[in-house]
Amino acid sequence: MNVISVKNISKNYLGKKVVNALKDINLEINKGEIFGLIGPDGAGKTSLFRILTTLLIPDQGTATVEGFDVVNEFREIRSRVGYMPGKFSLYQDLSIEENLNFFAHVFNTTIEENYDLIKDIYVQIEPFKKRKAGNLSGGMKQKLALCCSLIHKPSVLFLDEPTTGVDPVSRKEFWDMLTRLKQQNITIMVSTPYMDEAGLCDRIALMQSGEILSVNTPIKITKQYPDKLYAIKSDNNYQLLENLRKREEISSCYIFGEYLHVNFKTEKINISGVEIHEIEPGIEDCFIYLMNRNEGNRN
Ligand SMILES: Nc1ncnc2c1ncn2[C@@H]1O[C@H](COP(=O)(O)OP(=O)(O)OP(=O)(O)O)[C@@H](O)[C@H]1O
Repeated sequence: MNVISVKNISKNYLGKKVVNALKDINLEINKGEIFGLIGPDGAGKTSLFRILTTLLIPDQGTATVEGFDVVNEFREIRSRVGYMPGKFSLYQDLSIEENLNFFAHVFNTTIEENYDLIKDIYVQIEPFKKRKAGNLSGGMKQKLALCCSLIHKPSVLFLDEPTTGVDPVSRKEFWDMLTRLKQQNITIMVSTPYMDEAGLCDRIALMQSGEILSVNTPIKITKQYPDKLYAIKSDNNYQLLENLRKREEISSCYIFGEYLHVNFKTEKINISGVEIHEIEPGIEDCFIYLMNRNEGNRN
C-alpha cells in the first residue's frame, strides 16, 4: 500500500480572478521515501500539503494518507502526520521548551516519551531552551519546528519549504536530519524551491502552475533530458543572450551562473568567439525544458 495516494486532485481559489492552484494531480508515495515537491512560488505545493494534512478540502479528486481519506477520515490522519508549515507557525512568545511541551500536550504525550526521535535535533537547541521562539535564528526556528512536528511520533512528515531563508550550513544539517528520520521508517514529503535539494530526495515531482511536469528519481529525470545541452560563455553574456535568442537554429537559451545554457535545433553549431562545451543537464535544466514544453503545448 502506498503511504500517500493522490488521485485527480484539483483545487481552485475563488476571488476576483479564479486561481487554478491544483489541476488534476496524481501521485503515489511509498513507505519510507523522501519525496520532494520541487517548484517555484505559486506552483501549488502548499495547497497540496494543506489538502494532505486535512486543512483544506479539494474541489475534485480523492487522496489518502496511510490509507485514510483526507476528507472523511481526517481525525485518523491528524494523529499520524507531522506538519511543518512554510511560515514559522510556533508561538513566538513561548520559549523553546514551552513550545515543545505545548505540542506534546496537544497530542497527549510528553517530551520524554518520544525523546529518542527528536534527540539528535533537540540537543542542538537545548542550550537555548529558555529563549523565546521569536528570538531564535532561522536555523534554530527550523529545528524547533521540526521537533514540534515530530513530538507525537508521526509516521508521515510533511515539510513545506523547511529550508527557505536558512543559511547553507543549517540547510545541510537539516537534510542530514531528514536522512536519519528516514532510517526510522518515517515517510517524508518535503517541498523546496532549491533545485540542489532535489538531488537529495529519493524521488521528486517537478511542479509548475498547479501541474506536475514529471515524477521520477532525480537521476532518471536528468537522464530523460532529450537534447544536447551546451554551456557557452563570452565577455558579454547579456549581449550574447540577446544575439543567440534571435537565432533561428537555437531552441532555448538562458543564463545559468556565469554561463548560458543553450539547446540547438541543428547538429551543426556555427558560433565563434566564445567558450563552448557540451554539459550534462541538471534538475534545473530539466525543469526549464519541461516548463517550456508545457507552455508550448498550451499555446
Ligand atoms: N487562500 C488563497 N486565496 C487565493 N489564492 C490563493 C490562496 N492560496 C494560494 N493561492 C494561490 O494559489 C496558487 C498556488 O499557491 P500555493 O501557495 O499552493 O503555491 P506554492 O507552490 O506553495 O507557492 P508559495 O511558496 O508561494 O506558497 C498561487 O497562485 C497562490 O497565489
